Amino acid sequence: MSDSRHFSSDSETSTEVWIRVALDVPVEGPFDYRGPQDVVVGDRVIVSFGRRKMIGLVVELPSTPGCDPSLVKHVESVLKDIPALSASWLKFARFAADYYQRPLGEVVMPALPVALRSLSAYQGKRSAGGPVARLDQRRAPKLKPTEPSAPPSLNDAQQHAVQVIGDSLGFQAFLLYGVTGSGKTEVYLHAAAQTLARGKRVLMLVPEINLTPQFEQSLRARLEPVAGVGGVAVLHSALSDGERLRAWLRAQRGEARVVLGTRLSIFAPMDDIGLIVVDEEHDPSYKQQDGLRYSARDLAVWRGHDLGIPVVLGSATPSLESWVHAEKGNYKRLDLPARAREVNLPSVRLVDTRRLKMEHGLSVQLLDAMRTRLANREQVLIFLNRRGYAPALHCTSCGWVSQCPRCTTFTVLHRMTPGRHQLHCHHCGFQQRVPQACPDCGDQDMQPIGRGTQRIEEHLGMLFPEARVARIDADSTRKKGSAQALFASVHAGEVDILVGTQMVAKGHDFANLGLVGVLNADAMLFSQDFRAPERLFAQLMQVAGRAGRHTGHGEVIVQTGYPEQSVYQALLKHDYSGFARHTMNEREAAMLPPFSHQALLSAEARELNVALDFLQAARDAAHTLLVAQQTEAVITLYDPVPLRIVRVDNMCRAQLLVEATHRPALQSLLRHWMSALNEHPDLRRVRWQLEVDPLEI
Ligand SMILES: Nc1ncnc2c1ncn2[C@@H]1O[C@H](COP(=O)(O)OP(=O)(O)OP(=O)(O)O)[C@@H](O)[C@H]1O
Ligand SMILES: [Zn+2]
Repeated sequence: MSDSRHFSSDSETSTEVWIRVALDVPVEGPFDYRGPQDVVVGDRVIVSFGRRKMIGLVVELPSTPGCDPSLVKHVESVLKDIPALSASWLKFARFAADYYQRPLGEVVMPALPVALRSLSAYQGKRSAGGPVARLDQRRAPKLKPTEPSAPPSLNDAQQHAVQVIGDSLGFQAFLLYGVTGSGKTEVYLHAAAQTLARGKRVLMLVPEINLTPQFEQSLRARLEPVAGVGGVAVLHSALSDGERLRAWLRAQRGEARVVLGTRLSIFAPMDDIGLIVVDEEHDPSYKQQDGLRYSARDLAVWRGHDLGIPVVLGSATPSLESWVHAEKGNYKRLDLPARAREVNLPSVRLVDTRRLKMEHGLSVQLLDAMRTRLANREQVLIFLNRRGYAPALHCTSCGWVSQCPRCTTFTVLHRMTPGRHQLHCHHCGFQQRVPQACPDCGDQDMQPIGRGTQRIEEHLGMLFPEARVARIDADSTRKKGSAQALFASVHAGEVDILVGTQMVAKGHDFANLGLVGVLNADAMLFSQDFRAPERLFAQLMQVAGRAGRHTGHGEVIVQTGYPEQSVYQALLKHDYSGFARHTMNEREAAMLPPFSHQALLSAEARELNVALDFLQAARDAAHTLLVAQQTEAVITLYDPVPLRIVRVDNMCRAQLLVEATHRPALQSLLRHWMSALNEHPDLRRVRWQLEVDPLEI
């Protein structure tokens, strides 16, 4: 270590050092301070920033400050209540910040539990030594040794997969491509046990909704015999701040040898990881939709690469990105071609709704099949990806339609308590009582248009009065724990008909579910987003995969007005690879991702023109950079365009797409472009943000 970074301050006799601190502020940092010699990189410090005091993370001890030394302030204090975050963790965070073009502080600070980054936890009479000390004084909740459970013996395909993963030395990304019900979970568990037995730790990511107490329980039961009691820590967004802090500390202190969590756990503070698993790797919930818009799946691959360890991405319907990596040989594909319980995949039927008279949106075919299954004491799942009672309300005499005053969208009719309805905007949260009469003509005959899950639930209650009907969607699961309670009652056989949105589509291993009915899937067919067919197909395959998992006599009925569409034709044959090949060819011909790389600059302002003008100026600035860097041949700048739903919460939105055939060229452009936009005074009048690898266009 060079001595030059120590200096004697004029006023004090002690030796101090320069400290570079990352703060969660939207300004490019990090920021320089001075402080005591015992500070190390990875410590947290309390500093004053502008008029505020805040907690930041020490990311560097530079030999000289980046500005006039006489202006550099002292840190207020150094927090030593947790071990310093490691160099390898910081390297990972730095990569994420660079790649997604955000200040480092916006990556590292939100990755910490709230208590470790909020000043109030350290100040005031009741702070008592800070949140960590307080937590350590409290008695930890009793760790129950879970009843160990014996694994089933693996089939050949599972065994092969586990062995290949175990044999891999150093970094290797695996795509575990296994049909629905093929037993991917068993492969993860065996690979995890293998890793633990070698003294390494395991990070396992799952989509939020799949992290049920049942799954957690079975994971503990299987892995605690190897990881030790309490060796599994769980991190997800429904935890209280205290629970989250406790789990995070267990990971950082090395007590937890397995971390199971959702998206954000990719930033878990562990170093000696030997395996990273990403279950349902295609799931859109791995993408953070605000702030640092990262893909936890993509970061998992980078982290695994950096640590030199295997990464397992599992899915029955892999993202096209991962599929193409496997085709090119970058990822190694491991196939589980059949269901683990040696049962058939469900049969799929398309019901052409153009020629049918429907009863409350349900075809005779579907209703008949439901009757048969219910008589047979099997469960039925009705999938409709639209919550609420009806997508809109309209006046039958003048044609008025319920519209959000703040957005260019319809407000959705919701049934609150029986008989009472409200109109809700799903974009800005606006809510109002249903008007007594049409606001335009005064007529009282207003009718719902279309159907959402609530209305279907109501119809089914009337059509099948004997059946127990339950609904799982964002509305019915708002209260903490309610989703888990609902799923538990389905598993316990207390529900005959389950109505649900995509929340019910994935992951769940329903033992007694015989029939899946899909309503209104066509809504996603004609989206402008080039990924819409891929998303629709994945969703349909996943929801179809819930049928007949244990019996093998499952059936899926899809109501559609477009049965000839390739999405449905591929679904009939459970033909993921055919669909992927077809889609891949289309993408390659159009040079769309994964054959090119995209970034999306979006802007919003009160007036659409202001947003569009900003994007046009930003486009001009990017063009200048392209010319200077001579990268016009590999980077395309599209014209700024308004979003389809142009106004949300009274802000008008527009976007500008950048597409490149060469990723490093794109990254370099984005770096220079962002600093140009940050510094340009004319370009500060709108709210804007950049998204790298956007999932939705
Ligand atoms: N080797 C095995 N022998 C018998 N049953 C097995 C075996 N492996 C897994 N199973 C069972 O098969 C069922 C499906 O397994 P699992 O839920 O892991 O499938 P999956 O591949 O994750 O499916 P999906 O992609 O649909 O979520 C479970 O009930 C599981 O207990
Ligand atoms: Zn609105």
